[in-house]
Amino acid sequence: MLLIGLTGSIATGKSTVSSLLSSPPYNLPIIDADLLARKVVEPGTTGYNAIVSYFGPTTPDLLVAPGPDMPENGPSGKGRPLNRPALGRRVFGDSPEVRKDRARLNSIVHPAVRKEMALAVLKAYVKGYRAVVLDVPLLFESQLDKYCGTVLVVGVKDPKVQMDRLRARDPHLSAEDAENRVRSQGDVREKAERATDRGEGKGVVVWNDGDKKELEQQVREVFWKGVVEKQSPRWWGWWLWACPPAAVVSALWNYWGNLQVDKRWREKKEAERAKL
Ligand SMILES: CC(C)(COP(=O)(O)OP(=O)(O)OC[C@H]1O[C@@H](n2cnc3c(N)ncnc32)[C@H](O)[C@@H]1O)[C@@H](O)C(=O)NCCC(=O)NCCS
Ligand SMILES: Nc1ncnc2c1ncn2[C@@H]1O[C@H](COP(=O)(O)OP(=O)(O)OP(=O)(O)O)[C@@H](O)[C@H]1O
Repeated sequence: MLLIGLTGSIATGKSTVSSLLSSPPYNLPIIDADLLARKVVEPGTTGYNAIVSYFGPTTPDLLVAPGPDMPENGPSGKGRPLNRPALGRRVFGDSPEVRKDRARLNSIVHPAVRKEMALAVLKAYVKGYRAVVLDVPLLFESQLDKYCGTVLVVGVKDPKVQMDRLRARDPHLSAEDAENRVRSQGDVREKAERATDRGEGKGVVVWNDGDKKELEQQVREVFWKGVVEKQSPRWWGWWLWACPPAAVVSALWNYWGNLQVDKRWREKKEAERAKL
């Protein structure tokens, strides 16, 4: 089974691409890191408790306010849900304190998300899917790219297009909140470069500055026909499914190859830094 890592930057079009890939003719299962990141911090979970105990004392509005529709102990009796915009204001931005808080939140949420992802991948394999999409905004940052057979980066070249789409989709965000969110993520051009450096078929970039039709066409021609159909023909998927040891060997081989790619990438970046 081919693991497709789908990434980009905020509001560059990952969800739009994942909804294309989950519909006909592709019909791939999507494992959405943002959704899992919500699930693992629901009231009553270990993640929720860790967030409340770390951020609670310094964030008065950390939980959704009680009211006629929100009982004091939350709808499930396990506590009121997190007030996500308030937590977002604590962790999105550039200052050292905000970075520290973001690292803390990541250290609570990411391990739980990885566990849920591994389970979902295993389920997709058992069901016999030919490929599965891991929709992960922080794919490279969280090292999940190493498990992927191919990485698809959805980027937007013009920062204004990205900001306009973000503000149109999330009108509740102030201009400053939106800027902070964009700045909290690595530059999408660097992600595109990393994808390309993986080598042909192992990394693809689609630029989504045009309209949705253009995006759809790139997904079909560049990604599906150019990569998936070549990298993972149907017979190969069936073979890996019918022979689990072959799937394990193939996964290990892929992981080892990606470690080498990562090593080359680090050396290249160090050489560039040394030149400055
Ligand atoms: C801070 C939180 C509560 C804000 O929630 P909110 O509903 O307002 O935003 P949402 O979760 O939909 O995220 C929107 C986008 O922000 C970006 N983003 C989210 N978390 C992070 C992060 N830790 N670092 C950088 N960018 C992030 C992603 O592009 C994401 O798609 C939430 O983003 C969160 O819990 N983040 C930590 C977990 C995480 O890293 N999630 C990303 C996938 S694992
Ligand atoms: N080519 C396009 N033309 C016009 N609007 C687009 C295009 N691609 C995406 N959008 C819109 O831009 C917004 C952001 O896209 P999307 O939600 O897919 O981004 P994302 O990368 O998944 O964002 P996030 O990281 O916040 O989850 C959405 O409202 C989407 O409908």
